[in-house]
Amino acid sequence: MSAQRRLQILSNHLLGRTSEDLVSRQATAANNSDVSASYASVDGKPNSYGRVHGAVSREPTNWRRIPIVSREELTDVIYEKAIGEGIAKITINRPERRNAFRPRTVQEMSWCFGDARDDPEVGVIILTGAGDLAFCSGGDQSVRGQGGYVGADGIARLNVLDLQIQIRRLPKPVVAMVAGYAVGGGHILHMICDLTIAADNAVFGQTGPKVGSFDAGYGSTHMARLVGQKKAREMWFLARLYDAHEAHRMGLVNTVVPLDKLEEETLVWCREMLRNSPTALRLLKSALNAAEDGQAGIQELGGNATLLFYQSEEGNEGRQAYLEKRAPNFSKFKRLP
Ligand SMILES: CC(C)(COP(=O)(O)OP(=O)(O)OC[C@H]1O[C@@H](n2cnc3c(N)ncnc32)[C@H](O)[C@@H]1OP(=O)(O)O)[C@@H](O)C(=O)NCCC(=O)NCCSC(=O)c1cc(O)c2ccccc2c1O
Repeated sequence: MSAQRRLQILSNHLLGRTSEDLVSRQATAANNSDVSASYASVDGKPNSYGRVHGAVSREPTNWRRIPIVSREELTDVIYEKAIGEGIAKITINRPERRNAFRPRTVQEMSWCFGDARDDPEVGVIILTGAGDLAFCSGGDQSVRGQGGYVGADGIARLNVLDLQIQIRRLPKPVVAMVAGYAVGGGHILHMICDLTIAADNAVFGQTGPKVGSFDAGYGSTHMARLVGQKKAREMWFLARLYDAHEAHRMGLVNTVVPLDKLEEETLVWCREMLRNSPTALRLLKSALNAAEDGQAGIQELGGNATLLFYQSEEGNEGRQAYLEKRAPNFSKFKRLP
């Protein structure tokens, strides 16, 4: 630590500056320039991390349309990847129905999430809705039949439940980018995403009890973990809608930004995550899931442990010994405390 920095800290201490002062000065620095709070020092100048890495770019990105190989043409969803950066974007594209999903929409989202998971170039995935009026208004009530939502094959499905699990277990961060309504099953989709960036016109809530529906899975239990039991019961029992700032206060969203800055800010968050260790993020996601998901969560975390072990010398010694028909020599591997 430089002498100047020590003096600064000492003088902050003697002058009685609180950590709130520092946070607010950092926030001011972030608002006044492209130095975000994480990279700004107490004086608003870049800190040592900021000097090495620079500020996260706020430049718009260039999106390239991605065909899903050997799948049918996408009709309900737009799938794109940012050129030259590891960001995929899945856009529910039914704005005339406030981006309500039908079985086909869910199927297409699932194909795209599968592609993004498998693509080693992709590190972060954005889920959003077309237009400014809605992220997603949940299940398309006009195709709701008995037992679920009915697709072209005439079969009733609740396949969004499988999609929730797919997003939950996807070993890369998924960010909900929300403008307008995120209600019903659309609200659950944003909750299941790892992070939510909300535009200031976003509106959140559950409508199920008003239209004869409910989600007693992640839709209620994960919600209670996010906002607490009392608030979750309020959201479900009264089926009220909440504006973006209220949702932020409740812990439903990570930040609220002006509508015209929504994609810019979401890209900054994605780029910031892309700078960090992908394995650290993968393990953190599965650990946070494991704390809530019981045996299925342990299975996911355990799979990640195996993935790491397979990359180790010790793991490879076992495989090699088997292939060479000899006894493995595990004695060279230390038993760490
Ligand atoms: C979202 C709204 C609050 C928006 O209101 P606004 O006034 O802005 O717009 P309109 O109401 O005029 O809508 C424009 C246009 O879109 C149609 N539309 C909107 N949402 C849907 C929808 N979900 N399904 C079908 N159509 C929709 C609307 O009819 C208009 O069309 P016109 O032809 O009339 O012009 C408001 O639209 C609204 O409240 N929408 C309904 C929200 C809702 O109740 N969603 C369903 C909740 S249940 C659910 O999502 C659900 C799905 C699942 O798959 C589950 C699976 C397992 C368990 C539970 C599940 C579950 O609960």
